Amino acid sequence: MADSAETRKLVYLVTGGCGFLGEHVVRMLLQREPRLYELRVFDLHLGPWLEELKTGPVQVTAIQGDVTQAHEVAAAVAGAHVVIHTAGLVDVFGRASPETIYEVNVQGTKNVIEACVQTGTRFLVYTSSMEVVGPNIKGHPFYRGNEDTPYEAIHRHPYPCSKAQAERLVLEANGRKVHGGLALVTCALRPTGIYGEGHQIMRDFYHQGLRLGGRLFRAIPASVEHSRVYVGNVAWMHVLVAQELEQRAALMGGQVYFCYDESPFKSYEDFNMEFLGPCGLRLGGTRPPGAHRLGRGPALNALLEWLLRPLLLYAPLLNPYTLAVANTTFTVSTDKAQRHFGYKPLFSWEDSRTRTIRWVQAVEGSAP
Ligand SMILES: NC(=O)c1ccc[n+]([C@@H]2O[C@H](COP(=O)([O-])OP(=O)(O)OC[C@H]3O[C@@H](n4cnc5c(N)ncnc54)[C@H](O)[C@@H]3O)[C@@H](O)[C@H]2O)c1
Ligand SMILES: C[C@@H](CO)CCC[C@@H](C)[C@H]1CC[C@H]2[C@@H]3[C@H](O)C=C4C[C@@H](O)CC[C@]4(C)[C@H]3CC[C@]12C
Repeated sequence: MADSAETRKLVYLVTGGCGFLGEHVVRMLLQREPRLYELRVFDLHLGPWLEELKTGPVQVTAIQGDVTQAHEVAAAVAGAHVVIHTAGLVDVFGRASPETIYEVNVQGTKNVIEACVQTGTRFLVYTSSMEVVGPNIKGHPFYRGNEDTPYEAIHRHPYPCSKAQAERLVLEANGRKVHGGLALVTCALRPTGIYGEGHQIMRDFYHQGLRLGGRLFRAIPASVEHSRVYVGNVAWMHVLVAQELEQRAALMGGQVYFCYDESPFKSYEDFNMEFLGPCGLRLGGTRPPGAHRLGRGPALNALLEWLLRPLLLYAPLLNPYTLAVANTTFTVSTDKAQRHFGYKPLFSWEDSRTRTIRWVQAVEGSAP
């Protein structure tokens, strides 16, 4: 690939660039976008690893900032050709208030859109989520669905509600005139549950298993299937979309794409065991009787919380909402990204699995 000053012209901004997904997007851009001149990494908390990236041919600019602050966002966006907006408050565990979740996920996204419009940035890629679709509050399964599959997307939890609102804002902004008179081109990527190097929940399960003497206890039936997607492939999709958005604006503008790869459909726990098993953990025990039928509807929540008391060890991760999500089949089968912008997973399932196992093994012994 050419690597001269003439070919390096583009300025990219990645919001949330120090998060789990954001770091992979940043590293992928440096590896796979030869036209990159400057990469701005915007995050509330900057990672020390950014320093090592500053010695390469691309100017890496670390910006400590808050997406809820419109002036900070506008300053970071000014002069960028492409914005990849991954920053978000990923909280389904009740750690943050609903107001804070909306402030970051919805107002933060509004600020990004307005900054693009004011400063003349034309290309905006938004990291949405499968949760914009489902599982819904009725616990309806979504089985091998695609972007056009009819599904009642009804939510109450602040996280999916905020992601859905933000996604709608991004898609509605497609075609708006930006400073200078050209049209904004936007699209949204909807990852299913992401896994891979840096996945905090996987790390938590691993440490929990170690504390329990090498065992984890099954809490959901193996028949409930989930789609999962490797973080490297999600990052690659973001980079590819960003690269193709200009040439294929008419086709891709205002579109949504599920993020998918060759990872197998399995229950959440069985899938995690693909990595935790080779690291020495076993999955055993029985799930609470009838637990898979619960977690649906507010009337059952109190009963569910009572039933969950024996599983207190899981308490930080388990609540009626997360149990309902874990207990509802949600699998995606689509080729839209391939048809629209030529996406093929960069990492095979074997590769994704090996990389994740190596990472879990390296986590061993590190503080939880
Ligand atoms: N992890 C998943 O399984 C998953 C699945 C689907 C979609 N997503 C979406 O992907 C995106 C990234 O998720 P992640 O799993 O990497 O989460 P993460 O928490 O690791 O990363 C989010 C990043 O955003 C930053 N951030 C949070 N609030 C901010 C603010 N006010 N201003 C600036 N930066 C802020 C955080 O510091 C963090 O670095 C999110 O938008 C999330 O909704 C994640
Ligand atoms: C029954 C428990 C003990 O073994 C396991 C509980 C697992 C839950 C904590 C997770 C099950 C499904 C996860 C969610 C899903 O993968 C998709 C998501 C979308 C994304 O936008 C944010 C994260 C998440 C909501 C993810 C969160 C954790 C689960 C609910």
